Amino acid sequence: MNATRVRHVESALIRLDQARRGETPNLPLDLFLRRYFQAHKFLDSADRAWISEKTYELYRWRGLLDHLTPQPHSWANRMRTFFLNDRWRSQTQNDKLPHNVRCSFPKELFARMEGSLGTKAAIKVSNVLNEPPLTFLRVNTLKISRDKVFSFLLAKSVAVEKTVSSKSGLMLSSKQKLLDLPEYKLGYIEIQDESSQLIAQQVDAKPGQHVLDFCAGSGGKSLCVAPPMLNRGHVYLHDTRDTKLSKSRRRMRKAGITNYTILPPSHPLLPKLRAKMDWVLVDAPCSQSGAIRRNPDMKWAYSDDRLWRWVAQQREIFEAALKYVKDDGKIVYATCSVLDEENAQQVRFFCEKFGLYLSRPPLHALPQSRGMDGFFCATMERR
Ligand SMILES: C[S@@+](CC[C@H](N)C(=O)[O-])C[C@H]1O[C@@H](n2cnc3c(N)ncnc32)[C@H](O)[C@@H]1O
Repeated sequence: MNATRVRHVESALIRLDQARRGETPNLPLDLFLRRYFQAHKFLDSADRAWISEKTYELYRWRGLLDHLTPQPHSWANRMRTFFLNDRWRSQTQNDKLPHNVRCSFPKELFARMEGSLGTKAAIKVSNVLNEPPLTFLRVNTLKISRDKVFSFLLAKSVAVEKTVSSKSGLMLSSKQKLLDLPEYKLGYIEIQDESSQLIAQQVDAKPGQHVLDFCAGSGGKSLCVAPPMLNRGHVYLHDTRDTKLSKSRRRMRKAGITNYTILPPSHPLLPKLRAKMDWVLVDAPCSQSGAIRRNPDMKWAYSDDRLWRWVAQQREIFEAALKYVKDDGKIVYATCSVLDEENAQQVRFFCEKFGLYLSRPPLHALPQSRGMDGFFCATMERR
């Protein structure tokens, strides 16, 4: 084993803990690692890949490693258990251990998953969430067809498959460097999980219609909603975070989308859009419990208190967003959570409180092994 790489894994883990205890308590692991590698430019791509992989794995298995590691539970001690040999892995099958321990999940989160899915499914889902994630692409159909990109990538010996559920998706079977591909630079493809594509595809906006992406973030869903509108009608992107919205502007432009407007909260156009939208999408902040594979550190930040705060925030956001839906318009509520509290229970609450009904049965996908993340999505309209 390469001692320098091991030292970097430990140093990265310790520095991330320090950063989170300091000014950036919610710093995600992927962003932290990107910055870590920028500050350590001498590490080559093989070093980076190895350090990333091990850092992610240590976060994934932190709970089980703590169970098997003598106190104190420092990263150095956990790493000793992890790297010494592979014996700790056999404990993932030890059914004498509490389920959450062998699945390496915090007790509170596992109990919530059990409450929503039942014990057997909660174990299965936890195990899937402990796998490394795959990369999915979305083809920008305003610029090119999925078939063409598929053939280009195959010709470049990229191991790629077409996604079954999303009409514009591709799945990469192994890690690939995408940022240098001309197809990426030209805005033909973007990285986007299939689950995220399916949420956006629930907004079935036709050319000429008006859509408000109320929690647009950096525009992931709008980028997918807009192409079938063929630049006719309008997509409005709103979010409370300006930094994310600026990123969305760059992405929409690169994608060749022209019928959009960015609306930060104080924008004077916002009040004028009330009751005018054919579609409003609420891609709500949530526990992200269906997407833990991408940031396994998130599971250790979970608490029921945080869950209740998300639930309250989702209700507030939904109520604010609903004001923009026209009488015969539709509102799509989505999360990347597998918890009923954020999904089916919320939809029941929305329907009762606001006199809505489900336009079609909600989509509720659990995370799939070598497949998409878990998500929930419900389309509602007024009675
Ligand atoms: C799940 S993320 C959205 C991701 C985005 N739709 C995408 O596909 O890239 C949730 C977003 O809700 C935003 N948000 C939080 N509170 C909000 C509020 N009161 N009104 C609108 N957006 C809000 C957050 O800033 C965050 O960007």
